[in-house]
Amino acid sequence: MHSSETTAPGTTSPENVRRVACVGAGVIGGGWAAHFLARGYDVTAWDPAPDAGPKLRRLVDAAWPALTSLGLAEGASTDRLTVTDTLEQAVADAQFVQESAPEKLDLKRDLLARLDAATPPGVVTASSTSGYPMTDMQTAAADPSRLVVGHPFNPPYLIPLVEVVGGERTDAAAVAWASRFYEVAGKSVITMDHEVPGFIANRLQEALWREALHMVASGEATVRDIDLSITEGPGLRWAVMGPMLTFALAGGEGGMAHMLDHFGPSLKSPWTRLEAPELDKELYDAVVAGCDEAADGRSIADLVAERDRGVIDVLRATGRLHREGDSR
Ligand SMILES: NC(=O)C1=CN([C@@H]2O[C@H](COP(=O)(O)OP(=O)(O)OC[C@H]3O[C@@H](n4cnc5c(N)ncnc54)[C@H](O)[C@@H]3O)[C@@H](O)[C@H]2O)C=CC1
Ligand SMILES: C[N+](C)(C)CC(=O)CC(=O)[O-]
Repeated sequence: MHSSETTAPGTTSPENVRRVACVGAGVIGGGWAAHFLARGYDVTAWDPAPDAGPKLRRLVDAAWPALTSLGLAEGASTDRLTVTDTLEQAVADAQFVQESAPEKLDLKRDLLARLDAATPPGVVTASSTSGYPMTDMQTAAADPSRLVVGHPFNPPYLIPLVEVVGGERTDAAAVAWASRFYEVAGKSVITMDHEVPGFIANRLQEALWREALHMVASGEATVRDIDLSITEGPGLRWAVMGPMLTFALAGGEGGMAHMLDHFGPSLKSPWTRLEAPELDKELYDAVVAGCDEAADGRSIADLVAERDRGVIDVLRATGRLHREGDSR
């Protein structure tokens, strides 16, 4: 990423943003619009589809009851949504732009260049792309320094995570500005220093999905088996603790170090169709130290109790655990 002290990203500080533009208003753009509206922003939206306006309003209306039950920001209203006739109108007064157009590289390149030309100087534009590196998308823009990736998860108004990363020609300050803005707007942010196709979470999801497709293709598992294996199994724990700390607890009091000594050699067994990394000392130490850091002072016993409470909460919230006194 290119760093410049002269380029001021955003004419407004992340805390003072009031107006956000959503360009592309399908599943994700509509979800973003609902999120920003619920957080009390004015939202302008543009989408070239002839029925885009009514479709977007239906999407926002469908999300609103859930957002209301979670708690709206002061002044939040669906009336603060304006659907414009042109892209230029949507971004003219925007203090942040979220692009959510179809996942086609040429389309994104042209659109980001058009957005750059129409958006006030310094305003940061984030792409919702599921995996294209910004370096490949920013090639046609006159000012690529303010273009970042802000990868959401469906639906963006409920799933907190956004992965933020710039391209080779993005100003590092624009990445920092976008990360801070998303935090202010109520998201959980991972800011990446390196461009990795698919970012972090999609690479993990795709690895799992690839294995699932292998098993379905070869008749080893049904689609139902695949889904049940996650929703009734590891998925319950992953809502509470990620795969690293979850596996650290598989090592009992010995934590991740014992887990690696005990089960590390099984990486070589043909459980996965992906190639396993070499479990050398460097990787071993990085994983053990990373788990210690993530535990942040919590003992194994603390983590076990936290995981158990969390799994019980998830089971209860999804209607799979019955309250005391229930007969079932
Ligand atoms: N669907 C998902 O679960 C997720 C999608 N994404 C990303 O979000 C972006 C949008 O995907 P979806 O909302 O799923 O697609 P979608 O097909 O639901 O919506 C795309 C919208 O873009 C509009 N559009 C077409 N050409 C356009 C242009 N030139 N300029 C602006 N808008 C244009 C379409 O009319 C449509 O309303 C993609 O980059 C995708 O990879 C990211 C996370 C999750
Ligand atoms: C299927 N997908 C690649 C578009 C998924 C995402 O990008 C994130 C999500 O919502 O899971």
